Amino acid sequence: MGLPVAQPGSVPKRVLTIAGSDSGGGAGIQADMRTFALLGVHGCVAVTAVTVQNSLGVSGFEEISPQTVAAQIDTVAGDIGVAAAKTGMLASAPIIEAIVEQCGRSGIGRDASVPLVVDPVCASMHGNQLLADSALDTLRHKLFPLATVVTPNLDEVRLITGIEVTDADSQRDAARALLDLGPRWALVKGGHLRASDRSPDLLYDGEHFIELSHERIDTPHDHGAGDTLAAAIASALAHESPVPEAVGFAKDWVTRCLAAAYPLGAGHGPVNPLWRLRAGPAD
Ligand SMILES: Nc1ncnc2c1ncn2[C@@H]1O[C@H](COP(=O)(O)OP(=O)(O)OP(=O)(O)O)[C@@H](O)[C@H]1O
Ligand SMILES: Cc1ncc(COP(=O)(O)O)c(N)n1
Repeated sequence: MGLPVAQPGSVPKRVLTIAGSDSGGGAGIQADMRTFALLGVHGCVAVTAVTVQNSLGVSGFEEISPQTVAAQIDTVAGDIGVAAAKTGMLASAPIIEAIVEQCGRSGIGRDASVPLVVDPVCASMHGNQLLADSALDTLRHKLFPLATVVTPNLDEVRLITGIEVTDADSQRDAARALLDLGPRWALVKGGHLRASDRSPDLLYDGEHFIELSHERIDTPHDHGAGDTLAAAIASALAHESPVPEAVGFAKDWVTRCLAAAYPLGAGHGPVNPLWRLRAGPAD
């Protein structure tokens, strides 16, 4: 399993993550950079916030100024160049506004040359808030229309659309409501449907519903699963995979990372892209 790896002497694809830092190393930009590296793309970073976080939760965070967030995107896109981008924790409405304006200037977004994956992180898995309530409208009406694909979990779906997903029908309703906000594709992740023995995600483009369902891995160590999925989607898009193939690839990737997850600290350990190092080149 993998994407084409740049041969010695050639330059790997570059992928930009616009997200928060996780001091515990399990989620946020640290998770994104691990997946980028293990998938053979070069990761670039626009940090939005620095969280104080461990396996038990997020005890605080400090935001980066909107100007500095935009400047990071500008300086990377203008010089290094990126083939895909993704967003994670964005913290506030002014930061989202700065990102939307800069992405427009840098050619990043659904109708531009660089695809954008929007993972609308609202809270950590421990329930700690990572996006201000006052930023929800900006997320919905300014960032979503720029997205090639949005990847909310079920809590984020409820906050963004008001729809409580409990089964396949409500998951379809949620996908339609998300599409109405303007992204090219919506992926409604089913990782939080814990009663199921599957982990069913639903991808929708306004015409076709594509179900991506894998067996549920029985582990409490799923910190960073959402970031890892979105980072893998962006990596595949950078290689010009069509969205359904990119999401299918990423779903396989995150499932294997969940199966290899390890405990850290007294709480939830991280999903583990490092399984790839053990697999060898022919896998
Ligand atoms: N226990 C599990 N077994 C298999 N797949 C899972 C499991 N939990 C989550 N997934 C998958 O991992 C991806 C991330 O899903 P999830 O719904 O947990 O997102 P998330 O809440 O944003 O992730 P996280 O908060 O853990 O970073 C989805 O593809 C989902 O189906
Ligand atoms: C900086 C940052 N970004 C994203 C998450 C979400 O990940 P999770 O839902 O696994 O806590 C997080 N906890 N911290």
